Amino acid sequence: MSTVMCGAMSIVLFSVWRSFPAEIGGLREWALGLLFMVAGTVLLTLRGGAVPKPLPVLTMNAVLLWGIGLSMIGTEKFYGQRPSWRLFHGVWLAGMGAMAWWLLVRPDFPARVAVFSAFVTLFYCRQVGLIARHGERQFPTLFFGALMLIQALVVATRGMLALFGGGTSVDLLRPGPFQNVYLAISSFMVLMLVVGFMTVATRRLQTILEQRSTRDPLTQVLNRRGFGDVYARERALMQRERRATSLISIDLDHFKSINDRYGHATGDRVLVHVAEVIGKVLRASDHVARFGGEEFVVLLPDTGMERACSVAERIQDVLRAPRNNGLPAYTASIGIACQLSAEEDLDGILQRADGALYRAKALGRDRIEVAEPATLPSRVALG
Ligand SMILES: Nc1nc2c(ncn2[C@@H]2O[C@H](COP(=O)(O)OP(=O)(O)OP(=O)(O)O)[C@@H](O)[C@H]2O)c(=O)[nH]1
Repeated sequence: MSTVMCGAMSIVLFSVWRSFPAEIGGLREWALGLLFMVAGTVLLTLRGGAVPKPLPVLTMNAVLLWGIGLSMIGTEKFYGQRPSWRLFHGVWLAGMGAMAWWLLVRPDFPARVAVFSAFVTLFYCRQVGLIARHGERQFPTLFFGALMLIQALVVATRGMLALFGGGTSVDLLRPGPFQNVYLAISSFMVLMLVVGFMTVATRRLQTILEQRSTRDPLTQVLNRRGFGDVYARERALMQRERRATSLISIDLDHFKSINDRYGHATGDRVLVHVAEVIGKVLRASDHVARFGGEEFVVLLPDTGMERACSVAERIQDVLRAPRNNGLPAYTASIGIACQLSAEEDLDGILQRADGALYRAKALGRDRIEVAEPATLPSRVALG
């Protein structure tokens, strides 16, 4: 029953692989790996059938080890690591060689179980290591890591029992307490592994979708929506801690002529460069966004007008600075507004910063203008 369910789950994983974004790696290998594991389990039941015994035994082990190895490759790809095909093929060949030796040349069942368990444990341990090193500290990852660890422990226990307890205690086709526990845990754990794959993949999908909806795809800085979210958080802090916040509005000068003269692709590279250099000037707690076209906005939490002006000057300097990356020279006009009260909202401070920016444009561009403070009821203004 659980084998049928695992087979069905591998179909689910295949459809997830086809419908999730390609940047979520490893789904195909997880689905294929699971399919091989299911096939291996089916072959286990044919072990003593009409076909000569050694052949189904070898095939079953080959298929099972291949499937578990593929799931390791899937986990490597999922965490953005280069797949270790050499380790995979090396372990598989060594495992099969050892199995053939202790099956055909010197038949020894406990030795076979021990060596097979050792290689499977190695595949699972590699995945535990990957999850510990590269996984996010979130529940889905911890759950996934715990499942892999339990798998590794269960298989390692079987290997140890084979070594020290003899063959009969670990022969899965004989009834016995360990066999019952092992088979129950293994089939349950394979199902749980699929749940593990699905939880980490779905969490990754959620992160990617959140990223896509809040980031500008060209420059990777926040878009208007992402900036709105960040501003809302900062405004709540401002309300609690009664601190000033500044906003800088930056617009490149005569950007249309850069596009017209050097082409749209060069215009795009200029925009990416602008986002990069602005980012380098800012503190980790500051935020930069692109509001479409050639307009960038910077939010400086816990910052009064004086520091905002010096940040704006530094931005202007780095944008003006000569560069050797083949990009044309350009300048920017800048408007700054400082918010002293949480009573003002994003539209309000943006309007004031944009007003200052338009003044900078009107006064000849390549300059910084400062907005008048907002006129608000005195009870909410900060000192
Ligand atoms: N390369 C590129 N160009 C863009 C993008 N978005 C908008 N633009 C271009 O940006 C230019 C903006 O032109 P304008 O609004 O006239 O502004 P400007 O030429 O910078 O003039 P001023 O702002 O008055 O100094 C237009 O030519 C748009 O096509 C983009 O993502 N990539």
